[in-house]
Amino acid sequence: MTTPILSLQNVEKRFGKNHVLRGVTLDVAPGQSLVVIGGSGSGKSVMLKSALGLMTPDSGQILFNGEDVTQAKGKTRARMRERVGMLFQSGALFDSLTVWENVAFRLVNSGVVSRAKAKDRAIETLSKVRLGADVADLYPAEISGGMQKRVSLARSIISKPDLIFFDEPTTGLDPITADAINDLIIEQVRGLGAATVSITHDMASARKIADEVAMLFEGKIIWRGKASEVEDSGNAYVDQFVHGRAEGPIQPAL
Ligand SMILES: Nc1ncnc2c1ncn2[C@@H]1O[C@H](COP(=O)(O)OP(=O)(O)OP(=O)(O)O)[C@@H](O)[C@H]1O
Repeated sequence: MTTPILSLQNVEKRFGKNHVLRGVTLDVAPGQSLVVIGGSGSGKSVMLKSALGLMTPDSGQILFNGEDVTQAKGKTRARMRERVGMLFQSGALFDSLTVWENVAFRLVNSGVVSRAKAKDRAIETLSKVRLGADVADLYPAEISGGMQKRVSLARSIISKPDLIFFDEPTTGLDPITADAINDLIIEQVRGLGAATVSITHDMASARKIADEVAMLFEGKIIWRGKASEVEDSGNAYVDQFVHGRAEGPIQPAL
């Protein structure tokens, strides 16, 4: 079997009495697109942050390309970050930086590339998400929400990563713009051959971008299957979630 690009093994995380992750085990194969679904507060973001090294699990292991990065700091962590892209929920663009500076943030900060070269790379990457060079010198506040998501997508792919995390990539967008973002994600991810781990509440997006779907409930992955099987999983929890029913084994998070 090929080494997974990402492997979470029995990952646990608690905040005081709140035992959020209770043994999450999950493998992502190179090039695979996995969508993690789960109710509000079920720990999807905590899982993502742990995988990214922004949070340290209390126990369990996280392997990147077979290398244990659970406690990694310094060079090992930096090496992993170079190979990983991330699109945050809110877009998380820096308001005080222009569009191209946001897209090329890591390149500029790494110091290996000149500002002029970084700007060229940013403009080239913006074109991949169908944004023209004319937006490069604008600030995030001067462009629409859909354009901001495209800029965030450009930022997540500029360093040609092997693994990209998408946190709610279509939140806050109208269905047509959301679908256009999904198309861009699929096109760009396929072009790179990157694996992706996405978290979303948007089932239309999940169906479209996922090869496989995994459901997180009460701190564990309780189901995983092909995206085409999600409608007919035979699992009462998945079924309730996918069909958005208030009635069922999952209590609404009120
Ligand atoms: N830094 C933190 N300190 C304390 N508690 C936290 C922290 N981060 C997350 N939590 C708690 O962990 C639980 C899971 O939160 P998380 O944000 O991962 O949920 P989620 O599944 O991503 O939810 P949503 O779909 O609403 O974004 C929540 O109860 C939250 O309050």
